[in-house]
Amino acid sequence: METIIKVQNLSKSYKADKVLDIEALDIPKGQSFGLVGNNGAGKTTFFSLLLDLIQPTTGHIENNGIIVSENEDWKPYTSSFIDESFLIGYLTAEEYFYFIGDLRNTSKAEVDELLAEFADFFHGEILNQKKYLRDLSKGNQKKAGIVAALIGNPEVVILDEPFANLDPTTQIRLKKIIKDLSAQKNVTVLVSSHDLMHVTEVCERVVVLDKGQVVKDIYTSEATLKELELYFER
Ligand SMILES: Nc1ncnc2c1ncn2[C@@H]1O[C@H](COP(=O)(O)OP(=O)(O)OP(=O)(O)O)[C@@H](O)[C@H]1O
Repeated sequence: METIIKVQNLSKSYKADKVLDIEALDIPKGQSFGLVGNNGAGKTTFFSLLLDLIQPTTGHIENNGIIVSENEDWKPYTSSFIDESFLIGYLTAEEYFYFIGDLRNTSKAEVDELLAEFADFFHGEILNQKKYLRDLSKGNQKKAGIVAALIGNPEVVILDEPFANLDPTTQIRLKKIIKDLSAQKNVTVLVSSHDLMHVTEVCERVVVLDKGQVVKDIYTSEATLKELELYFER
């Protein structure tokens, strides 16, 4: 299968502290890829490197053949929601979605079409609220950020802890959204999560980070949840 994300000799250190160290990692196009690991394991660091939000200490990441820290051409087909800092607090959800649509060459009508697909996911709490994004609850901000990341048919979608702060109904809907993106639209979806059940249900592959290193790389099967639970129990 065609590789879309290629990691080579990647490390990130803060002074003497090496917080990420991945010699090689290839993610094929269309894979739903899950990243797990305890607090401080390096998940957000990895996503931040992938989005060129921080600079690697050594090595690099390629996104569809483009070294992300050297060239911006990966941006039109890559989107993400890492945290609320990705939102624009003084816009309403609609204003924000149309703004992202402008950035991604997506018309208002196309954005509306996409939003209509997410009516259930929004559960009546995002659209037509006359509320600024900064005044939405944490969970509703997350919903808005996740859907915004899907505007413009991105090929790579990166979501940091997408299930955290969401109610159970929304978690179930989000699982279906992520599965469909990968299975039906061949979108490469990278998610991090502390929820082993969600991640094994949604992701074809789960990688475990521990102190910045890949300690497990599993193609998800019936046995994966148990394997991960045993690993984290130790
Ligand atoms: N700017 C920084 N300066 C120093 N250390 C940092 C900096 N940013 C991150 N770190 C350290 O890098 C390590 C990895 O952090 P990271 O946020 O990637 O972990 P994580 O797996 O996402 O954790 P969590 O599950 O808690 O979100 C941590 O030890 C953290 O303290």
